[in-house]
Amino acid sequence: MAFLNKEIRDGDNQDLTEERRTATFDTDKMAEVIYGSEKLARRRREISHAVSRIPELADSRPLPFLDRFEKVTEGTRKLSVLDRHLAELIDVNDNGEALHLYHEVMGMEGHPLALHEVMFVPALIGQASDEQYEKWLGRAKRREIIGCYAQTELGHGSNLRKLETTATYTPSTQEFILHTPTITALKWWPGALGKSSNYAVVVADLIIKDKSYGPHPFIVQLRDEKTHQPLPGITVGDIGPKMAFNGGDNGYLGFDNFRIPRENLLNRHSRVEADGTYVRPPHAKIGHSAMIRVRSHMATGQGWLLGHALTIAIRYSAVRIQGFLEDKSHEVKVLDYQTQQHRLFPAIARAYAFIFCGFETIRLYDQLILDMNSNGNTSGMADLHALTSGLKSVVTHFVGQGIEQARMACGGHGYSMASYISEIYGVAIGGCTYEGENMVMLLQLARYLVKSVELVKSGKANQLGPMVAYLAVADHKVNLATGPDSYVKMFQYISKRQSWKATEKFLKFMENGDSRDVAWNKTAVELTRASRLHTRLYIMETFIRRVESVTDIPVKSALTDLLNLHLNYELLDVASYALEDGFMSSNQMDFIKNQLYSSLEKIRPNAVSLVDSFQFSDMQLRSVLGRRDGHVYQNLFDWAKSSPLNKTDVLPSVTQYLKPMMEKAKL
Ligand SMILES: CCCCCCCCCCCCCCCC(=O)SCCNC(=O)CCNC(=O)[C@H](O)C(C)(C)COP(=O)(O)OP(=O)(O)OC[C@H]1O[C@@H](n2cnc3c(N)ncnc32)[C@H](O)[C@@H]1OP(=O)(O)O
Ligand SMILES: Cc1cc2nc3c(=O)[nH]c(=O)nc-3n(C[C@H](O)[C@H](O)[C@H](O)COP(=O)(O)OP(=O)(O)OC[C@H]3O[C@@H](n4cnc5c(N)ncnc54)[C@H](O)[C@@H]3O)c2cc1C
Repeated sequence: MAFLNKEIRDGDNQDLTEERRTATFDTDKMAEVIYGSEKLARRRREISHAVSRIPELADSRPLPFLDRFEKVTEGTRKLSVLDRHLAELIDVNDNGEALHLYHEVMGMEGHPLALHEVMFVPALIGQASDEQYEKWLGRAKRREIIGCYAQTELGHGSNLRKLETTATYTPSTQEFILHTPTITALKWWPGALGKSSNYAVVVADLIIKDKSYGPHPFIVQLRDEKTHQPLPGITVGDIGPKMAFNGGDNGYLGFDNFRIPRENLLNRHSRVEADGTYVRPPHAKIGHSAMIRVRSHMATGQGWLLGHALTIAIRYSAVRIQGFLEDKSHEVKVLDYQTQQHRLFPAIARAYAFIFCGFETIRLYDQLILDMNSNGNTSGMADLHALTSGLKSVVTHFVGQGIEQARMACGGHGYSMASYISEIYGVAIGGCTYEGENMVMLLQLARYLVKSVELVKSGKANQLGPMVAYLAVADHKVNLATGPDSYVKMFQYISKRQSWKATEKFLKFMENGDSRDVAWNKTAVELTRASRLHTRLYIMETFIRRVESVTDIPVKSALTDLLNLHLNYELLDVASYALEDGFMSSNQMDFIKNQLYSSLEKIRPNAVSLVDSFQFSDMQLRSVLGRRDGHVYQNLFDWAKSSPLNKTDVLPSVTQYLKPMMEKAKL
């Protein structure tokens, strides 16, 4: 008999097999929706399979047992093996295939090429001129040189306008002099900077004839290409262990009057002429495009991270038997408890929602770069900046929460590194900070919302972009029983009301004499609330659009259950905004709750198949608890036995310290 969930194999844990048999949809077809195409979903499986046949690509030991030095070495070893097999494993021009291969083999703990691919090459593509492409882009793409993105400093990260590293132009030699004037000006945090990269895109304050022109990107050689020694005038090193990413060498970097030629300012959009004349870019923030790129990709990447944690937690919850329901002679799967479902299923819906809306922002970013590079059209930048600022903040926050719930849903074993959930958590919540601290980025979106409300107030609602058009729409009572659109309308009402209230509050402070910045700060919490609501509304709308576009009926039906859960869960979470002015009734509140609970029951038979559909291989998951075969207890015992502490029965520390203490106590 053919099963819709292809994960079933002879010898797997029976409880998990039983779950897979109840799937109402084909998990291969669901994977096509998750990864955007039949081809990529299929290629992912083929690549994972091909990787599993190359033993050198496997982790040489479970990563949790490695120390930092070993992790960095292991990552670099695998990169070099991968380099030999690259062309046979993937179409190297296909980003989706490459991303999957790296996730599969390199995992998530960091490696020397992480920032090269994610920011260094994209910064060149977005910021370098054609002549600079000629000189560096080919070399970078062939990996003759390895680069990173060095912007953040010890003393400043969020406030880019106050970066202290200077790049002072000297017309006599046509050079920029890079300098680190204070300890706080040291570059600090850039991934792969400490030990791996020999080049960097460095963001420094451009100074011409004593005038500051603000942060600009420069390409800078840091290390000798033959010896890999730092060049004279460069101080560079690793910043030490972190919550996660410990296979990566986030670094520090200082310059002592280090000279680079005039051509090293990335000058597709702004230039310095030989005589020191500055040519402005078409958009003041165009130099930030590498950041917008990462932010555009983050919703999808974070959705996958949440998917990892949920795959582990849901599979385990189907295997973990504890406690009773009706039949007191058989304990039940913990997945049967409503609290367990409520803890995990809304997070599955969010993982899907984040992945879907991430695809939209990636498309918008690609279009922006096309427009900018072909005809200097930067008109999409402000919208995309506002959107991705909100999205990266909301998504990373919820992903962190969702992963933590997944850990707790695994009880004690979730706390063990065998689950790998703590590693996933550490990696994911890095996203709350990198690419713009979440509060700071929510406030960026709030600027856009406040300006939009001001447009409506001044009678210019026709100038609103489609994403904020709802801010001008009149309120109408909503009948939630009519389907997803009514939920959108209710959410629009809530989001609109908060944007208006926050704006009015802000304007009132100014009317009463506060400066714009002080009034802004006094309203900041309300403003961030408006940003979150606006972003959640956008996520909800993209989720609805995506589900509507699915053609496979069983897949669409399973996704509709997830969508309904999402709509009710989200609305319930923000209902107080609409209850406080009576726009939502307590009857509607009860309706939402009842819908939510019945969604949990509907999803229950598909829960395992919904996470199996992410099709993360065991290698990629790196979780003993979440393996496909579900033999949790045997796998955990084998893993524990392989702990280095168990190599001997009596540890030297016991002989040296513990035993003498015990002996002394006997005297
Ligand atoms: C395949 C790939 C997968 C990858 C996916 C997975 C990744 C997994 C790997 C992990 C890898 C980690 C990689 C970490 C790499 C770093 O973390 S790199 C460092 C990142 N650093 C930051 O993000 C710093 C955050 N700070 C900022 O961006 C800026 O300082 C701020 C907060 C936007 C403020 O900038 P500002 O110049 O002071 O601007 P401000 O006065 O606030 O605003 C002026 C105007 O400019 C506008 N503006 C500001 N920025 C922009 C912009 N970018 N665009 C358009 N307009 C803008 C504002 O909207 C505002 O407009 P108006 O309201 O006036 O109309
Ligand atoms: C894993 C990781 C990888 C990284 N990789 C790189 C990299 O490759 N390259 C690179 O250049 N950098 C990198 N960074 C640095 C990162 O981009 C910054 O740490 C980040 O932008 C936050 O800036 P900050 O550290 O200055 O935080 P701060 O701004 O100092 O944040 C501290 C607190 O101040 C608050 N705050 C700050 N400004 C405001 C404001 N205007 N209004 C309200 N509240 C405010 C914040 O909300 C936060 O609560 C990385 C960081 C991490 C954690």
